[in-house]
Amino acid sequence: MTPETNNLLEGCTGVLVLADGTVYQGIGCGAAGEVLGEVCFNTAMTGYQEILTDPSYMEQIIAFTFPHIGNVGVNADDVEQLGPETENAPKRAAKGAIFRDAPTPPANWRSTLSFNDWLTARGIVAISGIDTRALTRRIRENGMPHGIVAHDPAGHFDIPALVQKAAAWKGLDGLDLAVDATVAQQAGFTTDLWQWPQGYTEGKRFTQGTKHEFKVVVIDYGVKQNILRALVNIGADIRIVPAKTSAEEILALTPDGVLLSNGPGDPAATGEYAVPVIRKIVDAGVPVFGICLGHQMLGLALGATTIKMAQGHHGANHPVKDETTGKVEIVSMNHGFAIDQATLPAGVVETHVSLFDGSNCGIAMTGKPVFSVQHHPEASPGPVDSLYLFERFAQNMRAYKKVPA
Ligand SMILES: NC(=O)CC[C@H](N)C(=O)O
Repeated sequence: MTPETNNLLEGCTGVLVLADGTVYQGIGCGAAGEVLGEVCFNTAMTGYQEILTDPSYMEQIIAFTFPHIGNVGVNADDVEQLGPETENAPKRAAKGAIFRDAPTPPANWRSTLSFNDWLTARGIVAISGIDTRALTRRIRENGMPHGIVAHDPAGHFDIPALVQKAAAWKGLDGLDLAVDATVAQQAGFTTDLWQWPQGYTEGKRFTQGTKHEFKVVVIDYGVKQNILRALVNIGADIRIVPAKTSAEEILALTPDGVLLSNGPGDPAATGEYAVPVIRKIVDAGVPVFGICLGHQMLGLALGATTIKMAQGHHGANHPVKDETTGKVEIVSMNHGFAIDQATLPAGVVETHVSLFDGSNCGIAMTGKPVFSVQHHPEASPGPVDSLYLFERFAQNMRAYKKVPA
């Protein structure tokens, strides 16, 4: 079909088509093609490269509410997903992007490539010229729709077929994606948090040869690199294991702590194989720290249930209250599911809540070194108010190591 037969505007090279038949017209950018996914909005003003490479966004299309995206360009350092930039890597992250303005040319000393060229190279189909305020209001009112972003420089779109495809998609409910996001085999990791002026360096314990304070097993459901860097920073020797590793194999590595990572998809679907493993690790008394998907699955393992949220939380400016200290932290968020706090069993307390909507943002077992949070204490992008949680994990591991076996 041509734009004329679809009644599209002259010069329309990109469309966002929602499952209910709504069509937004714009200018295609990034890769040409079409992508289908859940459309969410992200309110972060910086960090678009970290956001678009976060594996937790698999099968999602991100509408950026901040209008000027692209102004710091991109570089090889700010990729959050683990592993080499292989052909498959882009499939393990956000599929598409929606912008108000066309990607801005880069003006930053760290930039090695323009954002638009990077989008194209990664196969991210994107669209600009969209009224992202109207789209965001719509998502706030009606929840995250299923949609397609299509980009064709020639402006040919078969709108009825796109609507049909978007409407036929079953969505993220019941979808296990961690199985696709996880590492294929065990791996190590030795890079420390970013520091001025040297940037990313090897953790000091690796360069100075001093002994690590902790051995941490990371169960990888689609881990972000900055979680691993924050663990290196507290002195952890890290072993990353695939999502389906058995509890026996994990415990045989004699960890001082186990980190349950973030990741894409529905926690209930992932929990089918992850929950029994987490349960055994908890029962063995090993300190556990869960983040985002890992938090949701710890909740499931302890007997709570998870729910799908209407609009979810995606941004870098969310206020969360730590109920154990009374302090409010401004955090990075990316989730569309949450623990239903009404289902928390006895012996599990709510430690953090969202000050936006009161939803659950943290849990802990009473009397056990087991806790988790819904937000992203590793930031990247976003504020680092919650880095203290890695220190809390370190304290739990220190206490655990002192207990005679
Ligand atoms: N960042 C994450 O780990 C996301 C967890 C889960 N996939 C959700 O959308 O809620």
